[in-house]
Parts: sequence; structure tokens; C-alpha cells
Amino acid sequence: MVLEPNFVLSWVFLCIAATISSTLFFFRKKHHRFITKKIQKKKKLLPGEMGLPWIGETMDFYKAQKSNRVFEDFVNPRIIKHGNIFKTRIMGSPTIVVNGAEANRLILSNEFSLVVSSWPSSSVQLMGMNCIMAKQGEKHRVLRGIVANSLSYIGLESLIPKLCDTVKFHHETEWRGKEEISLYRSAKVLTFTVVFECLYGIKVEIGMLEVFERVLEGVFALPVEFPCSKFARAKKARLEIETFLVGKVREKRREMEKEGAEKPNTTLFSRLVEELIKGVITEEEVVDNMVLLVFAAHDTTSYAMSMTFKMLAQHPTCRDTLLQEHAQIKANKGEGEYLTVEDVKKMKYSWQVVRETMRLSPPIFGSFRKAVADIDYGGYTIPKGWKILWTTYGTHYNPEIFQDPMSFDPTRFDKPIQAYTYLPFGGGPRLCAGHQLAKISILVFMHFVVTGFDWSLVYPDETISMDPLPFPSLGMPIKISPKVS
Ligand code: HEM
Repeated sequence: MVLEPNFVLSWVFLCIAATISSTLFFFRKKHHRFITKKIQKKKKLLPGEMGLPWIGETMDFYKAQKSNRVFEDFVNPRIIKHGNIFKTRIMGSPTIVVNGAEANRLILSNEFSLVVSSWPSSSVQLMGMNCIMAKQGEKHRVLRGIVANSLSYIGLESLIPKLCDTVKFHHETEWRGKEEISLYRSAKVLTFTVVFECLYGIKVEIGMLEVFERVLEGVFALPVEFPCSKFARAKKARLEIETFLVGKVREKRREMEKEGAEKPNTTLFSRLVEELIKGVITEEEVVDNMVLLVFAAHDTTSYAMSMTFKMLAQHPTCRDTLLQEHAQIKANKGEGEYLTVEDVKKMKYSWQVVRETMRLSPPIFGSFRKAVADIDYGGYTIPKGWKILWTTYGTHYNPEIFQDPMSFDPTRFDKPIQAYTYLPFGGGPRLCAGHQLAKISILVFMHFVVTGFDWSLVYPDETISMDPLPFPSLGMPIKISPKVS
């Protein structure tokens, strides 16, 4: 059969038209489904309640915070009701609370691109606008480079003998001859001295700690300057500190300019001043970061130290194992010989005890970020401009991550821990810059306590309060007596 050319052409034309229209139909349908999905996705509302206008759920949050039960009384009931991500309004801001490894990774690792750290205005005013925690992007990178380098394990190696002397002197002056001391207060005095004398090379003078503590008291207070308000007192104290530190910075600068490049810069302070001389950072940046480091190190390290001893008192088997580790290290040392970085590395079990303590009692509950773009997560959109609160407890207390989470078991750290699940020091670009210093300070302090003293808690059931960081409500008094060797 021979087909007529016109007939063939019409058929070809018809086939092409049919193919085009069915393709168009298919894509239109797909596009329609895509648009509908997009609308549905946008419409998926974040679960949670915003509470009263402006105040929102702030009162519930503060109430839980006061008794150190933010997770138990505020976050967890809402996780049970709404899931791992929920909205609320606290301290005047619409806030999304996120829990879990995946959310922690998203929020912490995307600092600067999706979120920026968000501190209350009172904290920024008191720590200073030029401190590392208030800086973003390139400026943060430069400051962090200077600070984190000096506080790295290598940077701290040479600091251990000085740290040993500071701890021993502290015990001689604050512990010897006494039957009872406040462990938390002692840890605070020691941490303050470590930052000033070991990191800055500045001798602590009488009254200095008290002035700093007045600043710290205002860090989370309402930024109102009534004559007797916490914030006004804190600002006055900050001015006093600033005058003192500016004097020290200028004195150091003159000294370093005179010496030229001859003397190596051994302290964090001299490294900061070196960068000031080179014009990399300003005098305000040096001062603000010196204030911030005291704040960052102070209540956190002292709380971790105190809670570790509380855990040891409650778990005698762990205490015995830990004591053996330190007795062995001590047995290999001559009289008055300093601990070394190798000795600190041998304190493996002790560090597991501290880690487990910070899992159950993290010194920092979590922290706030602000979304700088709309963030898609878990089928929801976190709107740009909203605050985000990531929490340590959300993973630390999760039985799917830490088996039998409420039991104290330092050996769980024998195995590697999944990323973004154990976060006492945070994570991502804002990971605690002082975590190695915290580790070394706690372990060295622990060594001299457990090898030098017998000790016991005065109030084994002492409660923990929070304002805004946790602290033992009675200062954790302990009975002490020198060990008879
Ligand atoms: C057990 C003791 C400590 C704990 C639990 C702790 C915890 C933390 C946490 C969770 C963060 C991150 C906050 C965030 O993501 O917003 C942080 C940041 C920071 N910490 Fe620590 N910290 C401790 C000790 C120290 C010490 C001893 C220093 C230094 C002397 C220090 C210096 C810093 C600094 C500078 C930052 C800000 C880092 C940045 O913004 O890049 N911390 N710390």
C-alpha cells in the first residue's frame, strides 16, 4: 500500500500535536502539584503556643530557670506536646526551641550564613561591643584566631607549671588549716586567678573579684539604668574595670614596644597587645575580650568543678577508680615536681567523670541565635528574624542517644559519641574557645584535691539554683582535712 504524501503529513502533524499537548499537560500537572506542595509546605504551621501578648511564656520560662528545671518544666513538657521543634515567645521575642542532633548541627554549623548568635543587650553592653561573642564574620575570625590559638592544647602546654603553682598556692592560702570551705566559692576564686595570673600575667588584687562579680550580676538583667538597679551597678563596675584594664594594656604596650621582638609572647595578654601594636585589633577590642574571657570562664568552670565533686561523693566506686588514677600519677612524681601535659593525658577516667558530670549538669543550658534567613527544617519554616534556642539537654537526656540517660556512667565515654549530641561546649564556629583550658584547669585542680585532702559534702542533697547560670544554692560546703600520707 502506498500512502499519499498529504495523508502522511497530516498524520505526522497530528502525532506531533498530540505529543506536545500531552507533554504540556503532564508538566502543567506537575507544576500545579509543585506549587500546591509549596503552598502546603509554607502553610505547615510551627507547633507551640505564643502565650500572652509580648510577655508570651516568659514567666513559665523564668520560673523553671530559677529552680534549674528549664528542661524538665519548660522544654520537655512542650517536646511531649508538640515535638522536638516548637514555637514560643520568651523575653519579648518569638522564639523557636530546637532539640536533637540534626537541629543542633543545622543551627550551630550555619553560624553567620543562616543564624547569628544573639545575646541580650545588657550582656553586650557589659562585656563590650568589641568582644568575640558580639562579633560576626571576618572580625570574629580574626579575634577567634588570636584567642583560640593561645587557648589551644599546644598553647596551654607551657601554662601547666604556672597552673600547678596557682592551685597549690590557692590550697595553701584558702584550704590549709580550715575544716570546712565552700567548694563553689573556692572554685570561683581559683578560676578568676587562673584567667588573670596565668592568661594575663596580672596579679589579682584584693577586691578585684568582687568588682567583676558585680558586672556579671548585670549580664542578664533588664538593661534599665535606675540608680540602684542591678544593671546600673554592673555598668559602674564595668567602668571601673575598664579604667583598670586600659591602664594595664597601655603599660604592657609601652613595655613591649621598648623590648621589640626580643621577648617571646607567652601569655594571651601579650598576644593581644602584639596584635594591637601591629594594628590588627584596637585597644577597645583588647579590653572587651579580656572582660569577656573572665565572664566566659568564671561560673562555667566553677560549676563544672563543683558538680564533679558532688557526683564523686554520690558514686564511691567512681571515686575510688579516679583516686587510683591520680595516686599512680603522683607516685611517679618527685617532691614538688610539676604535672606535665603527659600526666594530664593520663587522667583519662577523670576526664570521663567530668564529661559525664557535664552531660547531666551542663553549665550552659543552651544558647540563643537569630535567624538571618528563612530556615527550612523538618517541614517547617523558621522565619527570618526569629530567635532560636538550641539546648544541651535535648540530646544529653535523650535515651535514644545516651542509654539510661539519668544514670551516672563515666564509661559511656569509652565509645565515640555521635556528633552534635554532646554539647557542653557548644559546637560549630562558636565552639567554646576555652574548652581546653577548662579541661586542664579542672583536672589539675582535681589532682591536687584528691591527692592532698580527704573531703565530704556537708549537704549531700543541696539544691541547684539558676541565675541565669546554674549554681549550688548553698555554695557546696565541704568538710576537708589534709591527707595523711
Ligand atoms: C566548663 C567550662 C566551660 C563551659 C561549659 C563553656 C561553654 C561554652 C559554650 C556552650 C559556648 C558556646 C556558646 C554559644 O554557642 O553561644 C562557649 C563559648 C565561649 N567560651 Fe566557653 N565554656 C567554658 C569555659 C571557658 C573558658 C575557661 C574560657 C576562656 C578562658 C571560655 C571562653 C569562651 C569563649 C571566648 C567563647 C565564645 C566563642 C565564640 O563566640 O567564638 N570558655 N563556652
